[in-house]
Amino acid sequence: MGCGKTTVGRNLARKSGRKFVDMDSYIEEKAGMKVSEIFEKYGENRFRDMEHEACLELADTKGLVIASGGGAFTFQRNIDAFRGKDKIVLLDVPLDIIKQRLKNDTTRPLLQRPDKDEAMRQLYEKRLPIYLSAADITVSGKSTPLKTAYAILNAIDTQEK
Ligand SMILES: Nc1ncnc2c1ncn2[C@@H]1O[C@H](COP(=O)(O)OP(=O)(O)OP(=O)(O)O)[C@@H](O)[C@H]1O
Ligand SMILES: O=C(O)C1=C[C@@H](O)[C@@H](O)[C@H](O)C1
Ligand SMILES: [Mg+2]
Repeated sequence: MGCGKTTVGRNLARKSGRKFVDMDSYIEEKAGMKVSEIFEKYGENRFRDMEHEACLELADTKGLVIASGGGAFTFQRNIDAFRGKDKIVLLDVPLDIIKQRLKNDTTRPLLQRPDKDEAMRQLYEKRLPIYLSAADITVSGKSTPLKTAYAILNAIDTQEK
């Protein structure tokens, strides 16, 4: 969460001439409400089902750059949806930078709590090993969004050679 998928994804789509889809926005459009409202009204489990449905639909559409939701790839069923059809890219960003980036955020329901820093640490430690093993490509996301987008394009080129 907060590693820059949405921001870098937009740049990557522009540079690669692909259409950009942000998974959270896709879910919000289908549901007609914000992610935070879905969590509030129906709970996280219902959100995860909607997210899984979005993964299945987006994995079946060619030519996209997809910025996944921050928790989507913690579920094997979502990794399976994309595996072999798309390249899964991990933006690797140290926890202290993520904390800095999300310091003033009010839109991510899992972080709206008094012990926000500790919640981020726990999510980071639990998720990183899963994400490292799910990723086809891991790129540092510490640089500017544009430089990171180019690093992804280079990594894909290198892998395809
Ligand atoms: N490379 C970057 N350098 C500096 N700030 C960045 C960078 N990438 C993203 N940010 C900032 O960090 C915040 C989180 O970025 P973004 O929304 O793209 O993350 P995300 O990975 O899509 O998060 P989520 O998992 O919640 O969807 C935003 O305020 C964004 O402007
Ligand atoms: O990291 C997460 O679990 C989440 C990240 C956001 O992108 C949203 O998908 C939602 O807030 C959950
Ligand atoms: Mg995002």
